[in-house]
Formats: sequence, structure tokens, C-alpha cells
Amino acid sequence: MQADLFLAQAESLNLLPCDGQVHDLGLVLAKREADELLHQLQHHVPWQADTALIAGQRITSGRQVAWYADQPYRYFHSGVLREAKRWDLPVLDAIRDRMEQLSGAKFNSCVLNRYQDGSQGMGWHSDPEAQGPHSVIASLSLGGERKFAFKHKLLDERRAIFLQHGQVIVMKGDTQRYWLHAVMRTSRPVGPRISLTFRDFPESEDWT
Ligand SMILES: O=C(O)CCC(=O)C(=O)O
Ligand SMILES: [Fe+2]
Repeated sequence: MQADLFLAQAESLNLLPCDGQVHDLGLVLAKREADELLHQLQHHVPWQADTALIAGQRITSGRQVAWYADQPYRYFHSGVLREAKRWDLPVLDAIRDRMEQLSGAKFNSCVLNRYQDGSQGMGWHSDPEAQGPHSVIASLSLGGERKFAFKHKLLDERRAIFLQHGQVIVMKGDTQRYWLHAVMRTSRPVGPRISLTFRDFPESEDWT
């Protein structure tokens, strides 16, 4: 019932003007719950610096990542082979259930990002595994509030939303095909942030 209500509300609130849907589900976790989850993830996830190959050079970003999945998925992204870790973090189970209920989708993996402060962000990109018309990515934000921005690939259209501690957004439909998104850097003092992005990876496919 609760989930149906959320879905009904979310359908009416599309952040994008066209070519995709981004629904803001608002603050889904109570502050205490979000605090506890942030604390557990800070300490129990084996965070690793993200790397990319740019013009033949291996670049290490300040942002840290971890990728959990039900299957040993792997893919190439920015010239670097990424491999999923076995889904063995019990704290993620309940959150996945919640995100599936809220979004009405099923997820077989979760990419986590950790931004130490406002100097760390994520550049413009779209998520390659979610290009299909039925793909859904549900994202939970914890910690410092950050600006999450969208830029249309063909039209002169931009949108943005500030993501707070315990807030969930869902990206679906053509969003990844037509829009880029980014986590903007800021000089505003802002504490560490972790995002949990739940996804459904197609089996054994490689993206280059
Ligand atoms: O940190 C975020 O909220 C967004 C992360 C993101 O875009 C990604 O992991 O692909
Ligand atoms: Fe993304």
C-alpha cells in the first residue's frame, strides 16, 4: 500500500521535461536510520579509489567506489576493467528490498560512491547499463547534501536537484539515452556523502 502510494505520487513528479523520467521520492529514511546506515557503510565497505584511462594515462579520482552484485559481473568503463564483488554485505539486503518496493523494479547490483567533501564530484556521464527503455536506477543519498544535475545530450535543457541525507531518486525510461548527469563539485563546506545506486545489469555483457 505504502509502495503503491509512493509510486502514484512519483509518477506525477517528473524532474525532466522530456525524454526520460527522474522521480524524486523525497526523504525515505528517517534521520536515525540514515545516520546508522552511513556509519556502517563508512566502516564496512572496502572502498577503493576510482580509476579511469584518459588519453592513455591512468587517472585516479578522489572519489571512492564499491560495486556489489549477485553475479560476478564485469565490464570495461573508461578503459578500466570493473569487477563486481559478491553481494555479501547484510546491511545492503534490507535497503535493496526497500528500493525495489519503492521503485517497483528489481535490482541485481549496487554501485556505491563515496565523496569525501565538496572537492570531489562525478563528471558528466550517462550510465551505460541502463540504456533500455525499461531500465531503472534507484539512488539513495546519505551524508552531505549535493547538487545532482542533468544536461540533455541534444537540446539546450538542464535540470538539477539537491540530494539530502536519506533521499531517494529514481531514473528511468530514456533518461540515460538522452541525458547526462553529474554530481557537482562545490566550495561550500560539506561533509562526506555516500550514494547507493541500485541497478539491474544484463547478464554477462561487456560495455566498452
Ligand atoms: O553519487 C551519485 O548520486 C550519482 C552517482 C552516479 O551517477 C553513478 O554512480 O553513476
Ligand atoms: Fe551515473
